[in-house]
Amino acid sequence: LSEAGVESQTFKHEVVANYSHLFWVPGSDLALVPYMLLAHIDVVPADENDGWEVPPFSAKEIDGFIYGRGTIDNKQSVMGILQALEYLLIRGYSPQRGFFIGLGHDEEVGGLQGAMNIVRVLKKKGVQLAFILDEGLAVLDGVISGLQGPAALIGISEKGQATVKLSVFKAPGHSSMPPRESSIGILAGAVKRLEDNPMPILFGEGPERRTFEHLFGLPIKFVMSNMWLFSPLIGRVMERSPDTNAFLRTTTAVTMFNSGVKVNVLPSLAEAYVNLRIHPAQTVEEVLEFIQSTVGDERVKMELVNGFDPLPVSSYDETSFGFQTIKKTLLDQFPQVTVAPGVCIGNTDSRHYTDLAKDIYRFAPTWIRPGDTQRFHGINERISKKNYEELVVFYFNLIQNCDIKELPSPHSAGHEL
Ligand SMILES: CC/C=C\C/C=C\C/C=C\C/C=C\C/C=C\C/C=C\CCC(=O)O
Ligand SMILES: N[C@@H](Cc1ccccc1)C(=O)O
Ligand SMILES: [Zn+2]
Ligand SMILES: [Zn+2]
Repeated sequence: LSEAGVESQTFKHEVVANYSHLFWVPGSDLALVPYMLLAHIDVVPADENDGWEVPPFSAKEIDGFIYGRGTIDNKQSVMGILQALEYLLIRGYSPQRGFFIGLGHDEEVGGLQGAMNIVRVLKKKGVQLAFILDEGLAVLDGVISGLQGPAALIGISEKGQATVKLSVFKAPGHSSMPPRESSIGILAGAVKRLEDNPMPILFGEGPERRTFEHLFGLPIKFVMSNMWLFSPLIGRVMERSPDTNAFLRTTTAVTMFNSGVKVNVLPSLAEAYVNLRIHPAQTVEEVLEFIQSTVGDERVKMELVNGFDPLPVSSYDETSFGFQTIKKTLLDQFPQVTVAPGVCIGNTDSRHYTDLAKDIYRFAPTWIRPGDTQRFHGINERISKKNYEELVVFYFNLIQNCDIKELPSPHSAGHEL
């Protein structure tokens, strides 16, 4: 690919913000509204000394698994989409419905260059999209307790986020004459109170309620009228594990803590950063109020570094073109999975695209089994070769299914909406 991009008969490619990629594959039927596939090419750092079984950028294979940073976040989709496109073009395929592919280069630090500039380019062209499919949720196999069989959770929304800086200032001085409380001690107390008092369980107050109705087939009315019974029960089980806890509430993570420069100098400033992932039933404002009252100490100053509310909920009913096309593609390939809408607990580039599409889905058919959730941003990130091939096939089929004008008919019994 040249720096300026590639121009061919079948597709257009341009480099955006120096490192991101935008592809356009025109469709023959101009009446069909295009859609867009997203993925990101950047990764979080990886240090071999953290306990990796192979060098994290070696892509070494062990027992049918490819190990390496990015294998499930998000190279599997980058390569899956591109390889599917390549196979389609080799076969002389030309779509009826046009589509874009956006590959961001700075998702893991917010997408402010890649995603935001791709959006700018598309807006300038006046593009509107039928739907967007980005990274996010996955096929969970044996991960949801009480559920028989694998579940494909399609993210129809994603949690909000707030980064809050807490700081305590005290006059510096000689460590031989310390006050009873230091800036570090005061801040440590505040941080401890935040960890000891998690945000309330809001399970059932947001779209995650639909996840359970779909998965367990409970009649909506029954669950709704018995939420008082189910919610505390499910909540107590789910909050025991960090991955399931993330679906229940706004999570509080203390991620940075800094103070002090010399062993014999009382530190003037102590600072901590708290990263919160906001449940769909809460707002940034409510989260700030909660932190203020939990910290409960006027000496601890609070500053919102940045934040955004939970994202809008995309459609997932029988008339939803994007959701139903993704679902059909999934069920044709994996008839054993139960498909359900879900809330994506991490943030994605797609949150910058809300002006371009009403319906945004966050999903790839990456199979997640017990123990795999720690591999995201963790050690020994891996994907099986079989699953990678399945991803290529999924995108290959999805692109072709988007040419179907009629909505797919409800699938075989057991998979009704
Ligand atoms: C209601 C669901 C109940 C139980 C689910 C249990 C465990 C699921 C755990 C993890 C879900 C799978 C993958 C999502 C993890 C993070 C990825 C989300 C966005 C990626 C953003 C990024 O960092 O690039
Ligand atoms: N994927 C990242 C997105 C992000 C970037 C920068 C800050 C915060 C979040 C995450 O969810 O962690
Ligand atoms: Zn990612
Ligand atoms: Zn990530």
